[in-house]
Amino acid sequence: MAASISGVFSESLQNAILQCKVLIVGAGGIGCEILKNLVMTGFNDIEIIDLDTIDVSNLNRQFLFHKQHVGKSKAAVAKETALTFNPDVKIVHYHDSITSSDYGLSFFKKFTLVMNALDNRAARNHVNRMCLAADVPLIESGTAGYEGQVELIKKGLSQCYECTPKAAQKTFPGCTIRNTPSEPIHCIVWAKHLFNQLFGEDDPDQDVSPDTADPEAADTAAEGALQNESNDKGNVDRVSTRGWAENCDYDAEKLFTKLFHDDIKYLLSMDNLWKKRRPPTPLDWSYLPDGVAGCSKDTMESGLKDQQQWSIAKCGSVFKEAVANLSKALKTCQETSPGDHLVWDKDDQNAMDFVAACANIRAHIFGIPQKTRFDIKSMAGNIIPAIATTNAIIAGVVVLHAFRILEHNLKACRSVYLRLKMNHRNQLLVPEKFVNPPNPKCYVCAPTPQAVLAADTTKMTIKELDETVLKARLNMIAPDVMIDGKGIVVISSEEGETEGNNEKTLEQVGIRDGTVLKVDDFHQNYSLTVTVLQREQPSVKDESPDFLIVADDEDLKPKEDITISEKPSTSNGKVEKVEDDDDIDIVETEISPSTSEADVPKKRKTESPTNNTINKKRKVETNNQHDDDVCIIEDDREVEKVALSVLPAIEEKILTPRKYKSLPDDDCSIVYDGNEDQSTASSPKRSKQLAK
Ligand SMILES: Nc1ncnc2c1ncn2[C@@H]1O[C@H](COP(=O)(O)OP(=O)(O)OP(=O)(O)O)[C@@H](O)[C@H]1O
Ligand SMILES: [Zn+2]
Repeated sequence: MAASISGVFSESLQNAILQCKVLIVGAGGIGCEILKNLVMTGFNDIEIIDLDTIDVSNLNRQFLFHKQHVGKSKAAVAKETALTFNPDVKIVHYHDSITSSDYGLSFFKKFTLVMNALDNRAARNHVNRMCLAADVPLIESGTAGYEGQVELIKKGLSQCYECTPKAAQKTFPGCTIRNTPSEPIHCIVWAKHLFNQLFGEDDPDQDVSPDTADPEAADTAAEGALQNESNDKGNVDRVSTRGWAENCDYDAEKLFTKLFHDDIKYLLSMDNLWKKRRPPTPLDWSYLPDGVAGCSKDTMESGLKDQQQWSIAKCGSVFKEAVANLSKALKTCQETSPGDHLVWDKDDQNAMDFVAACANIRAHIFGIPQKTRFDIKSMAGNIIPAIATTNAIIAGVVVLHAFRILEHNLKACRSVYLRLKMNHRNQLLVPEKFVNPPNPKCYVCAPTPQAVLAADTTKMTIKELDETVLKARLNMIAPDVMIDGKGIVVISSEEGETEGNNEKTLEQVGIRDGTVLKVDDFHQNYSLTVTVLQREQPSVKDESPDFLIVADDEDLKPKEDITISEKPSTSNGKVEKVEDDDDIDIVETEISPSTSEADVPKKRKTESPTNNTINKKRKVETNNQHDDDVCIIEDDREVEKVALSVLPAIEEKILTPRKYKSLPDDDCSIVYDGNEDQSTASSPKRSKQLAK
C-alpha cells in the first residue's frame, strides 16, 4: 500500500510513515476514520485501544463495524476490518481503558506519536499527562455535531490539553430545580433526580422535595409550619422519598399525589416565592387534562410516536406504567443483590418514559412549555448528534498533522477548527495563526506545576481533599499527598495506608493556612505543589463554592476592571485566535522546549482507577461529564476568563477596549498567578518526589 503513495508523498515522508509506530486511543467515530486513513496511507505499525464493545447505535457512522459485530470489542473488530483494506499492516489491539495502569510511561514511550479519538475529559486529561511525561507528540481531536477541532500537544512547544480551563459544567441552583423551575431543562433535571430518588442511587444532593432553605422563601408566612419539619439543609425530614414510595408499594396514584399535588401545595405556602412569579398549580390524579396548551389534537398526534406531544392525561398513564415496570425491575435486581439499584439510561424505555412524563407534568404545573419525548431524551441524555462527515473531515486533518510531525515540521501543526458555516474567507476549516505556546502557569505542563487551594481547613475532610479537589477538580487518578517539610503522608494511593485520615479535617492532620502539600500521581507521572489558604466555608445559604483553586490570595480579592478584547466563542475551552480575525493579534513568545523528562520510577497499581464524580453541594449538574468532544464556551464572561489566563502575551495596545466584569463564582476555578515570571517556562525540569 505504501507504494501507492509514491509520487504523492516525498520519499522521506514515505520512509517516516513506514518506520513510525502510532497509537490510536479510541475506536469510535473518529478512531475508525483515523485507522482507515492510516492503513490506506501506508502506516504499517499501529496500535489501537478502546474499552468499549460495539453498540447498534454506532453502526451509522463507525463504518468498520457491521450488524454482526454488535457486542464485540471495538478495537478488535476495527483491527479485523482495517486488515481487509491492507493485510500487511501490523495492528495490535487492546480491549481496555487507556487509564489502566498497564499502560504506563514505557508503553507511551514506544510510540512516535499518539492520536486521541476519545469522547471524555477524564481519558483526554490522562493521555495528555502521559504524553507530556513520555514526551511523545499527541494529536488531540474532537467533534460535536458539525463542529470539530484538531490540535497538536507537544511538550514545551504547544499548549497541553489542560493549559486552558475548560468550560464549566452547566449547573442550576438546587432551589431552582426544587422550588422555582422556569425552563423545560429544570423540569427534566428534577425528573432525573426523582428517578434516582425512587429507583436509583440515593444522592442527598438530588433531593426533589421543596427546599425550605431557599433564601428567597425567607420570612414566608408558612415558614413556621415548614421549618418545624425541615433540617438545616432545607430537606424536609419526613420519610425519605424512597422509603415513602416503598411504604406505599409504589402505588402510582399515591406517588403522583405526593409529588404533583401535596408537594406543590407545600411550595405554594412559601408565599415569597410567588410574589413575582406565576404560582404553580397542583394537579389532581382524577382530573388530568387531556389537551396540551397551544396544541390541537391533530398537532399533538402528528409525526413520529416519539415526537408527539403528550397530554397530561397521557403523561399520567405513561407515569403509571413506567412506575410499575421500574419498581418491578428494582425488586428483581434487589432479589439477586440486596441494596442494588437501577441506573438511569436514556435508552431504557421505562426510565426514559418516566423522566419524559414527570418532566412534562412538572412543566405543566409551573406553566412551562412541554416537550416531546424525543426532545426530552436529547436534553436529558445531553445528546449532540454525531455526524459521520464531521468525523471523517477531522480524522483527515489528524492524519495531515501526523505527516507534518513525521516531517519534523511541528510548527505547521496549528490547531484547526471545523466550523458550521464558512467564514468571510470561505473557510470551513479555520487554522490558528501559529501553534499556541504552553501556558507557563499551567498546573500540568509548567516546569514546576503549582496551585493554591483556598478551603476551610477546619471543615474540609481528607476524603473531600482526595475526591473533590484532587481527583474531580485536578483530574488526578491516584494521588499521594505529603505535607512538605514534615514528611507526613496524609493521603496514600496504596490501599490500607491512610484510610484512617478520611474523616479527619485538614486541620486535624496538620494542614493549616500556609501549609504546602506535595502531591504526586505516579500513575500519571505528575507532581503538583499545592499551597493551602484558610478560607471560611460559605454558609448553607451562600451560593459560593466550598473551595477554590487559585494561584495566590490576591486572586481571591474582587477583580479590578481589566481591558480585554471581545472574542467569539471558542472550541476546547480556548480563545480562538483564527486567521480571519483582524481585530486581535497575538505576539508569539519564543519558549524553549523544556528539558524535563519524567523519569521517576512508577508506582504500579493493581486495579484500573475509576473516575470519581464531583460531589457538588449546592448545584446540580446537567451535562454528562463524559461528553466533552468540543467544548464551546457560551458565556462571554467565561471567554474573558480564559483569555485572561492564557493570553498574557496579547499586546495591550491592540485590544479593543472593553470592561471586564467580575466573574460569577464557579464551584471551583483555576486562576493562574499573574505575578509569575513567564521565563519559568524554560526553567529546569520539574522534580518528581516520592510522597513517602
Ligand atoms: N478510557 C478510555 N480508554 C479507551 N477508550 C476509550 C476510553 N474512553 C472512551 N473511549 C472510547 O472512545 C471512543 C469515542 O468514540 P465516540 O465519540 O464515537 O463515542 P461512541 O461511544 O462510539 O459513540 P456514542 O457516545 O455516540 O454512543 C469510544 O469508542 C469509547 O469507548
Ligand atoms: Zn499545559
